[in-house]
Amino acid sequence: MIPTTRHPPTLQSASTDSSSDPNIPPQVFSTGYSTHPTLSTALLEATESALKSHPSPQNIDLAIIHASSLYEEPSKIIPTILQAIQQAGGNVKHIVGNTAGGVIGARYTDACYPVEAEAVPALSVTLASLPDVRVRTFYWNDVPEFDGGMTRGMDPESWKRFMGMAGGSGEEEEEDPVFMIIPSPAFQNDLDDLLRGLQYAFPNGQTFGGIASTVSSLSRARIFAYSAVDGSSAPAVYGNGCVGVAFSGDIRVDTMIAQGAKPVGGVYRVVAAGASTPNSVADEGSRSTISAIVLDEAATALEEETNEEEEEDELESLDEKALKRAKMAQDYAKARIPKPPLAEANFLMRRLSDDDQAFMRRALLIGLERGNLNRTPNELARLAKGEGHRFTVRQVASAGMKDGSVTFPLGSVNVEVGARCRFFVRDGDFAKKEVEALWTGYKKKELERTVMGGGEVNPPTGCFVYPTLDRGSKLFGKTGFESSVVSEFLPGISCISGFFANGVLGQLDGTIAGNIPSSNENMLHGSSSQYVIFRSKSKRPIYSPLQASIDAANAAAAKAAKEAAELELAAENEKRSRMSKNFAPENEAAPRSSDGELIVRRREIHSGRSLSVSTVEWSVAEKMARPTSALEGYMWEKETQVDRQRERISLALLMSQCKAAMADPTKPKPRDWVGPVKQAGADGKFVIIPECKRIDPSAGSLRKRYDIQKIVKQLILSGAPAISVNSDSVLFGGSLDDITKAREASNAAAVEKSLESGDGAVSPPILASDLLLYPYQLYKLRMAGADAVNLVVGALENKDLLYLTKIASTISLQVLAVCSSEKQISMVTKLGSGSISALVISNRELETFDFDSTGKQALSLLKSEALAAFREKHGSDVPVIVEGRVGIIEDNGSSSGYIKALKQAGAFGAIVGGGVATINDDEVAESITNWMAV
Ligand SMILES: O=C(O)c1ccccc1NCC(=O)[C@H](O)[C@H](O)COP(=O)(O)O
Repeated sequence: MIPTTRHPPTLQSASTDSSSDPNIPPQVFSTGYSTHPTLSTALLEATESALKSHPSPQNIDLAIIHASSLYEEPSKIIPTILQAIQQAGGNVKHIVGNTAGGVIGARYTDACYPVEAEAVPALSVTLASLPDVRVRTFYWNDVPEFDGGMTRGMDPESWKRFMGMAGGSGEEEEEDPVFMIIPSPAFQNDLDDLLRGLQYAFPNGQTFGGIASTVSSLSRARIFAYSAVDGSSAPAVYGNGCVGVAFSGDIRVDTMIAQGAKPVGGVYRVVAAGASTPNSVADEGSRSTISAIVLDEAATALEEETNEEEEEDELESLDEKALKRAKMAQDYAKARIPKPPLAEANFLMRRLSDDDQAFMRRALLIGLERGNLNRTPNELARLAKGEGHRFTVRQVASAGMKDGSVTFPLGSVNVEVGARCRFFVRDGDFAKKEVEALWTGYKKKELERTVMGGGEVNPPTGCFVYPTLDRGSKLFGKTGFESSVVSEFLPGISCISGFFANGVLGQLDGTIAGNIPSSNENMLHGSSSQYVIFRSKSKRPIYSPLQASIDAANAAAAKAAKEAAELELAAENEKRSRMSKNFAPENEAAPRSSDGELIVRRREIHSGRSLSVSTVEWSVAEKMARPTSALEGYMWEKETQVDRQRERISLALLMSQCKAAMADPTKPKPRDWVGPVKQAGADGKFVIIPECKRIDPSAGSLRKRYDIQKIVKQLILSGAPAISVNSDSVLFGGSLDDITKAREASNAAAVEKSLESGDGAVSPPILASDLLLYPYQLYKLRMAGADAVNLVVGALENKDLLYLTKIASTISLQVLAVCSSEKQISMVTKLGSGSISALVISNRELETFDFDSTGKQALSLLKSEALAAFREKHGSDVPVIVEGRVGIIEDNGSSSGYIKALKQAGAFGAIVGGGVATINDDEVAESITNWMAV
């Protein structure tokens, strides 16, 4: 039966520590399990599942396999795992494992969901990548007898040598390694010596592990090991001995053990202790028999007091409480006389519940008090505070029927006269509370470490759980209890695995209760559960499969969005470049008048249609007519576009909306565009007016992402006194909305600037750059929030130029006249003084709509007689600004060189589009400053 377990209610954020260097590889524990009845299929399923939540299968330092003893042919386990990992492109350095009577494994989906599979075919595979950790695997057999030290020549160095852990050949010897031990059941006789020897050789080291087990016959128990390091690469399966793993370096392990035993009766003192047999060496080191105990009244009273406080509410009346106290006093009166422990046990047993009595008849458990304890006498309260256990519980091996003495297994304990002790019974309900109290205490200690350490303790990366075979459903009445507690207390963890063992190994309180190291010896614990929590010592990033899958999904979505945007942009570019190419027929020069000016015709003349005709007639007419230049084609497209807009909102309605907006104080008002520009150039600076445009018909898209608000903000914070925004959608990919957004961004940037400087800051005004042929367009731009517009003079007749400037003035839009020839400058000169706010000299070649990439067009126009005449009529107060490749065209090897030449030729400033769009974001401010300072 595969049990269902409680699922974690919440998921802690065990994400990769973003503050750490992403180049540092994380510590990873991943796990998978299978309950398939066929060994090879189960191994493949479990490995595949473990690999799914592992980011780097190429770097697996250790694989740990626990497989049910019900599977035949355990010798196939290591070769199958090796093959499965290699097939997935991975590599594993060490493998250890064992057979078991029950297996704990987990699958990771959005969290780690553990299962405990008891006495059924099941196996778990755990894969660990441990950067900066030295991992070594061992097989030990025939362990030297531990005699307490030097007497037989086994000093710490000798033990290290025996264990294969001695330094040498230049290797540094580790002082605090962590040992994982998986002995076979046949190794039990050597185990005590090995555990003591390990602790003797490495007093600061730690040990954890469990004895291999089986579902039924112990003779089927196997342990196995493989190492691709140090040349010993043959997989080995053993029926005896012990496999081990030593970890040292960037790894930290917390261990704790739940004893599952409830104290019963009072607290006693040992008054007589001795050797287990009369003939054994009765020195201090071999006393394993308790001959007499006496009630420790003070300790018992304190214990009862604490317990009473907790039980107070459970007892209904004062009478009940008084009765209980009286009965206890009566019981304990007899215990004040020293007695053999068996006699006291018999007496106590009669006062216990039926279940506890039944247990005590089967097994006698005695807990010996550990030294230097804190004062919390109640066992569960101690554990919940993280103070560790008060008593180390041991099962009595034999009892003297004549003298009532009790004896522990030989060599397992050294009973001191005067030591405190208690009787214990196993109890499922208490065991549950103990597990929860232990984990509560652990979390409390972890919190304390965080606070004391002044920072977060590194999150755990994996947890191993080793209950003994008599726990699980037998003790708790249901399967999966312990592993589900782990997942509740460590909700972000990516690996929970383990097996049901024949006994667990290590220190009772591991690193948890560091206050009692003297009695925290390495020992074998029966009927217990061990929890082993891994983490890195350093601030190594923690791999979280959940975070990794979220990151991967986000990255895939971002990549898809980027690709789609790039495709869209490429299509746009292609469309626009095709459009402008189509406008300008190849190999055919555009018609020009005698003064060299392009002859452009308005579309209606050639289509022969009136504005009210149907769309069918429109398209027929447009196809028949072919533009003779890029500008002409562009104009026709623009006319068509405006006609369509007019069909949605008539000119009359638009005008009245515009009038209403002008009267509405809540609506944006036109700002002086040229004022701040002139102000910026007042001290002789060359004024740079950055231009935002999505696409340029001759240069293509200028930016990967066109976030107009972000761009405007950046330009303003870089010192731009005014901004030009291209709103044309035919060739430049712009929109009216870009004007509105740019205005908002300009206001926001001004507020930010003024907050920073403490001075009031003017929000830089917006010039709408577009091909304007009709007053209709002016109204639209005004409504969108434009402060000024440019008129491409080459596209306009004298009367249109006059008309448009007049309409612009009625709605307070300033006008910039864009000229790319002397003739066009002369047209502007004819306008009344004050009709335009600035003259723009352009490098644009209107026939092809390309730029003069030499920049000579603008330089020569600046020096032209037409410009001199313009200045004479309109005065030097009207700034002359250049546009087209400024910031890109170089003179004397630099963009500043060309700008200097423009300045020397009399230009006041320049509108710069591509020049600012194609440099790195962090260089924009510097470039603008440099150009302004030429
Ligand atoms: O010049 C035009 O005919 C024109 C028509 C419609 C919209 C804008 C127009 N002029 C501005 C530009 O062509 C450029 O965007 C501007 O000169 C900036 O050029 P650059 O610095 O080379 O990106």
